[in-house]
Amino acid sequence: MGTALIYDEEMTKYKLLWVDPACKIETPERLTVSYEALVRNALAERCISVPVREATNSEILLVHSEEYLEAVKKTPYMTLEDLKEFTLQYGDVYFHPNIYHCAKLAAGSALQLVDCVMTERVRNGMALVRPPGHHSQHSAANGFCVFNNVAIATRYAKQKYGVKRVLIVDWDIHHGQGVQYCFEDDPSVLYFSWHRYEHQTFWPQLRESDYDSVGKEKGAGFNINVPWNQVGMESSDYLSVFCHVLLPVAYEFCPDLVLVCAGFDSAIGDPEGKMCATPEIFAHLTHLLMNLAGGKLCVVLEGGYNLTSLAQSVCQTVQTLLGDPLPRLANLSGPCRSALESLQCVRSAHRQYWSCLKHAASLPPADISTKRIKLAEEEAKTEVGEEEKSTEEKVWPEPPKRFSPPVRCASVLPDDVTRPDGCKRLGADQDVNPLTASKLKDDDCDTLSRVITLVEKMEQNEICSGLALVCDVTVAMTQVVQHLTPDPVNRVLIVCVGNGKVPSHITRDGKTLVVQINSEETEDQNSKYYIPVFLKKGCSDTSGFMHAVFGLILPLGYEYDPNLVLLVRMPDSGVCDAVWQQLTGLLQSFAKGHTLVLMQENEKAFVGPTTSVLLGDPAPPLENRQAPNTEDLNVVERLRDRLQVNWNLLQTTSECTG
Ligand SMILES: NCCCNCCCCCC(=O)CS
Ligand SMILES: [Zn+2]
Repeated sequence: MGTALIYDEEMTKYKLLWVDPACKIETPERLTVSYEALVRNALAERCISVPVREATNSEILLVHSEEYLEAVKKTPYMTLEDLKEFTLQYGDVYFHPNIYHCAKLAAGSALQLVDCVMTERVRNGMALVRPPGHHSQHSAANGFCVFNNVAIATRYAKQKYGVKRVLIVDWDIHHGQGVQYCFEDDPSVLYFSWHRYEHQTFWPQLRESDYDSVGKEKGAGFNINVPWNQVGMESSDYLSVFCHVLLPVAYEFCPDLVLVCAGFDSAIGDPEGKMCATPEIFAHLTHLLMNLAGGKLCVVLEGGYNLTSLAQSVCQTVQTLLGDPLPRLANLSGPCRSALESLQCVRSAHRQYWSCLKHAASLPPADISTKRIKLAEEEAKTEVGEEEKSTEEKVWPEPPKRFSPPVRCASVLPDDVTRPDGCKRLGADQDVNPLTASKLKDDDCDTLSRVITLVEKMEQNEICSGLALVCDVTVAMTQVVQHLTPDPVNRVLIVCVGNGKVPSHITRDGKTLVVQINSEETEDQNSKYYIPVFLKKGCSDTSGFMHAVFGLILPLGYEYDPNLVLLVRMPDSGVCDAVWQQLTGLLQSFAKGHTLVLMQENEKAFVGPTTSVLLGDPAPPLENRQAPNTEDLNVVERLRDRLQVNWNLLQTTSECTG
């Protein structure tokens, strides 16, 4: 199944007709540069082009009042003076004779996207629209927004397709208060937003944008606000929030559909956001959401005002929706102190609602509330409208080209195992490097030499990922590491699922990081590079396992930044299919998707499900949403406490930084 792209140049046919400094950044060029970049990078042609349509009155009335709709209906016939007059009743938005038409197209585009995803005509998709939507409210336009595109699409999906749970991820740098107001008492819609806040001094300066707005009545816990109280946030900060807040909660929520308020004003170079995360981060944020809801992901454009970073970020997002390997995120520095404060605040505010956060620190940092008051007073002192001091132009490297290796997935299988279609067999006869063959001293020599050849072809980017059935995974793992280690640039992340002894010499030189999830205590080598995660209920417990994935494996993997990932299924691991597939999918975040899966010969039943994920299909949703058991939560927390001195992305509170 493919990726939908919804765009129509009609939505470029409105603009600001008078002087208004607050609105001048919302221009038609935002859409044209985004679409043209998709065309130029040969991404648009790989998508399924879906036509726009106007949202109908009844669809708009799913969110907005009749009075508001009737008022907006009159704008096409207004004079310039009337339009100015009409605009004055709202905040930071402008009207134009054609904006009503474009606003119906923007909302209708989101509905078209929901239709083709829910009818499985496509797997996922992106709607390039303007005007944006997430600030508009029941009876008000606001923040360049006229109709709330994503809120309407959410109500539409529930009404037309009986969708029970919708996750809305708002990675725009502004708080989508319009979306929050819509669903704050609705437990069937989980709204997550991060936003520049600076202790309520940044637009729209709402008290209800802070972390303690968790939702109301039945909706308590289903509204997650992550305020950024400083500018300059980087990829590390964004990834920390995904790993330690959004993903655990999203998996516990188990949505049937995921919608993204995809604003790219959270990218480096944006005049509104003033953040420092490079465009590649959106490839990762998109990928991390793609294994939820069976891959049903609808991405709708909101803000983004730096035409260069906007176009690059849109391309990163669409290329990931298309299933291409991700770029590596170089030198992640770990979350800054302010981000850790926000992280701690959000986790403490939501610990009572989500079992995955049950063990989060119970209190926000001591001085957080006084900071808000102090800063607000300072802000009041500086005269209004003071131009930003730092106007230096941000520069960043062009994101690297992401191309798919000729072979997406190759397998080394015993002759009697049928090769899943789409997966290339690495034949014994096939140009096995004689040198490696001679080095391998094992009765399984033939298979192992083919595994080594597979690894060599991954290093040469001829093959993206691989799967091998071997007679002894530990031997195979050791051979692979020995083959790679001499090369100084090699860093191998090894994720072992299940019991069994991992040879200790493997971890000695720091060239490998081993994380082993098992159900029996192994003596703790207490090495920075060998991390045993002992789950009392073993790998069969979905919640505990996924908690270790989000809380440990993902952060460690991002910080370690390997160039190869070995996923090893130890004998009798007991891990269930769906969890195994989720892990396989999530590990493709690293090493540009170079994942080698090693399994015992008798596990041939898992060859199909594993290769389908290696080929880019979404992992099936994890059905059960029970709580991780307490001991397992404790294990992960204790490990995190011990390891976070060495691994910054494991941090979740600001107290820990010295
Ligand atoms: N007078 C103080 C400056 C006000 N700036 C308002 C900016 C609104 C931004 C809305 C947006 O970006 C949607 S994603
Ligand atoms: Zn925005």
